[in-house]
Amino acid sequence: MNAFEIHGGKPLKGEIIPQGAKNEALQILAAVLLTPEKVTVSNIPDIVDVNKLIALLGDLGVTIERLSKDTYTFEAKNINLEFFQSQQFKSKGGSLRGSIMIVGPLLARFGKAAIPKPGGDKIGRRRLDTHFLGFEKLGAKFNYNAETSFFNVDATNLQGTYILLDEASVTGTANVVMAAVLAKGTTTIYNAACEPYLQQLCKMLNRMGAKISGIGSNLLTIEGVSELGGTDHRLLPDMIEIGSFIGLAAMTASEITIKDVHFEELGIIPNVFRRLGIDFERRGDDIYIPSQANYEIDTFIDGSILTIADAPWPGFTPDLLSIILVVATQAKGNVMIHQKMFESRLFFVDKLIDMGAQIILCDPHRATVMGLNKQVQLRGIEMTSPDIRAGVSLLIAALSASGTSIIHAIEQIERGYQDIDIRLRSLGAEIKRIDAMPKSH
Ligand SMILES: CC(=O)N[C@H]1[C@@H](OP(=O)(O)OP(=O)(O)OC[C@H]2O[C@@H](n3ccc(=O)[nH]c3=O)[C@H](O)[C@@H]2O)O[C@H](CO)[C@@H](O)[C@@H]1O
Ligand SMILES: C=C(OP(=O)(O)O)C(=O)O
Repeated sequence: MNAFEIHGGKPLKGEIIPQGAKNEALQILAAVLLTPEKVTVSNIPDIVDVNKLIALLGDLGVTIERLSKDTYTFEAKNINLEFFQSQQFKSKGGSLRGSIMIVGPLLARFGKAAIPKPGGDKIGRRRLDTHFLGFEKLGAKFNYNAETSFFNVDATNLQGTYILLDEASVTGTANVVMAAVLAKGTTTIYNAACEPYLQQLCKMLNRMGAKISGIGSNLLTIEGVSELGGTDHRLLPDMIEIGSFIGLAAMTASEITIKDVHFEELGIIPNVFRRLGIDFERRGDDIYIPSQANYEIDTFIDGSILTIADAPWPGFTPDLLSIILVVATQAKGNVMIHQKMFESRLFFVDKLIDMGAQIILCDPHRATVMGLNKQVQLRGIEMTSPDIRAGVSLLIAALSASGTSIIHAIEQIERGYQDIDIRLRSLGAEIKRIDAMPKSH
């Protein structure tokens, strides 16, 4: 079993280039199924979840060529719909959250699709109603077999219509958009999610011949077309990685430059880190974070304690709240972290408390952090990563802590962060991969 061993407490220094965005990659890769023509995608991160989806496309019959480390071409000319019945699909298809997004394109192009209940992080209930209610509105029929955890969807003729989404689901919106682009007539999707991932997807679909307007808003209008063609697409840098590196720099008092961040696409993210008191400069398209001995959490204008909560875009992404929480443990001041979307994503604070952090978990959604203002350093401990973002937060905590930490279950981290140990070592971190079992086993 792979684990990371970290000797913390040492400032880091240097430049880091963010990988391509994981969650965008999953949408874009699913969209290659919408055309028999070649689609070239660059800046693809070499991470477990993305590689699993690429393998799944290959199993479905997509011809895949790897042109360089991060650039692939995909040609979905001959799709093997029989694959849905295979045992292999039943076990592999559900192993990541992103696989659910093959349903929309397959439904649009072939009139049917199937998918095992998808995986992803165990961070609370993760329903799929938005996806299937959206398909149903377009005229599809679906059934869910609770015994086999398998969804089957059929639709010979998707018909454009008005859809008020159940909630602004990221993957749900992507799925319904991909189904609607080849439907007859006009589809209007209201309460659409509008993360940069989705904006990128819609722009790519338009380059393929789709007619989507309202991109970037929560009201999308899609005029159905009869076919789509090939295109080239480059993924944005991963905004969650960028946020993770800002947090890492602050917590370890490191001087770090994050390269080519596409600042305009980061929305409210830089501002939220600023409200924690973190100093940084925009230099061209880089973010420069100076080494900072201390940082002080802002209050609300009336002087009351700051709350940082997640919300659908352009609100603050839930995927960075765990990072914000860990960074707050060494800030001056107090903050309430409110994770509204997921109900089991804050339980990892137990490990931070073991390391010496001052946190009260008020309930599964809310934690109050009393910052230590770097007067007490966290202590290294042995711990297990429960999910991808908690994993990176624990990694940041370990890099700032005195002594040695061991983090188990690092596959949780590696499904979303490419070569993280190698990249951190190049900044001077003492991190190595070891073979170790968690103590409780
Ligand atoms: C592969 C992928 O892209 N995963 C991302 C995607 O997951 P995913 O698309 O699966 O997440 P959804 O946007 O569907 O919803 C996430 C959770 O938030 C809740 N919810 C959602 C919308 C809303 O307005 N109110 C609300 O409470 C949902 O009930 C669900 O529990 O979006 C999540 C929310 O940004 C991110 O954490 C995931 O990293
Ligand atoms: C929750 C996440 O991923 P997934 O939706 O793939 O589980 C994430 O990227 O933070």
